[in-house]
Amino acid sequence: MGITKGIKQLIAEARDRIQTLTLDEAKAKLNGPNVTFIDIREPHELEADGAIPGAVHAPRGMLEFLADPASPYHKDVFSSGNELILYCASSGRSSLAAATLQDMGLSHVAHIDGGFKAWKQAGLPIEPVAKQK
Ligand SMILES: O=S(=O)([O-])[S-]
Repeated sequence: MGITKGIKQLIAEARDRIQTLTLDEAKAKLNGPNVTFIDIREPHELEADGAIPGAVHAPRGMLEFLADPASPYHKDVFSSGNELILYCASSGRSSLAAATLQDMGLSHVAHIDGGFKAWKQAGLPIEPVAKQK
């Protein structure tokens, strides 16, 4: 049996029910009160390209475990009540991740259209990320 629903459809369905911020909208929220940017990329992507300043790293593979307060991996930011602005490289994974967090009950979640690549291309602030040991 082959795949009956591909990533294109999964992402389109997610985007129908999540909040997508333009670069300008996201930029306006950077350093804002009660807002946290969440970088869901893999560690090697952050190390290679840097990250949005102040972003919390929460790799998508661990997302549900980091978000759930009942999990030993829980990160406080997910229960802080802050608006959470997710991003990945090109906004595919962040669409799916925002929909998942919404399914888990977090309503104050959005993601950045075009992701980190668009952010970087627009010359918006980036900080280097040290290699993890
Ligand atoms: O998931 S992705 O848009 O970063 S390739």
